[in-house]
Amino acid sequence: MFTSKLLTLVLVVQPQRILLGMKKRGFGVGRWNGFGGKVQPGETIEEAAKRELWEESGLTTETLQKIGNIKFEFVGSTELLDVHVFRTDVFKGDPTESEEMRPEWFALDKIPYDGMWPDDYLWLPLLLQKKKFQAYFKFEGHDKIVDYTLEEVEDV
Ligand SMILES: Nc1[nH]c(=O)nc2c1ncn2[C@H]1C[C@H](O)[C@@H](COP(=O)(O)OP(=O)(O)OP(=O)(O)O)O1
Repeated sequence: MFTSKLLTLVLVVQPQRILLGMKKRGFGVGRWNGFGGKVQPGETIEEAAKRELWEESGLTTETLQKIGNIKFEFVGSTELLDVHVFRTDVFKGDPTESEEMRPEWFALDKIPYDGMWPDDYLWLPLLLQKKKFQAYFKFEGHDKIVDYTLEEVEDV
């Protein structure tokens, strides 16, 4: 029996650049990623996404765009990660380092895919084109994708 854990992931995008955070601890440590984490009891997925964005990057936003859903399976684990991916182009504040993340802007033609989760180069280009998507990735360890599906959808 599989259980599933609800997580959020927010990508902050401007016309020529994207904000990523270097994960300083926990799951995905050492990788550039969007900002996000676990949905807590009593909050909606969108509330969790805004809270995590604030906690990890110091930015606030009112306008999150639902853009993707990714299910991750890890060989040997019965817990699926159900990651709800959002994009925002409108925010307030200045990116600020937190205990969990060190934010940095990257030009859109210099996204550090080699330092990110290996699935990101498959779906991030869709997010940048504002195309909605649904995906599933099966990982062996944290570096190898052994199976996946990715499709554009009308609605997530
Ligand atoms: N393959 C993958 N590709 C990706 O781009 N993001 C992923 C990913 N797998 C997980 N994530 C994201 C989802 C979420 O935003 C984050 C993991 O959540 P957390 O930061 O809450 O994990 P932690 O174990 O660090 O939690 P805490 O120690 O409780 O803060 O990584």
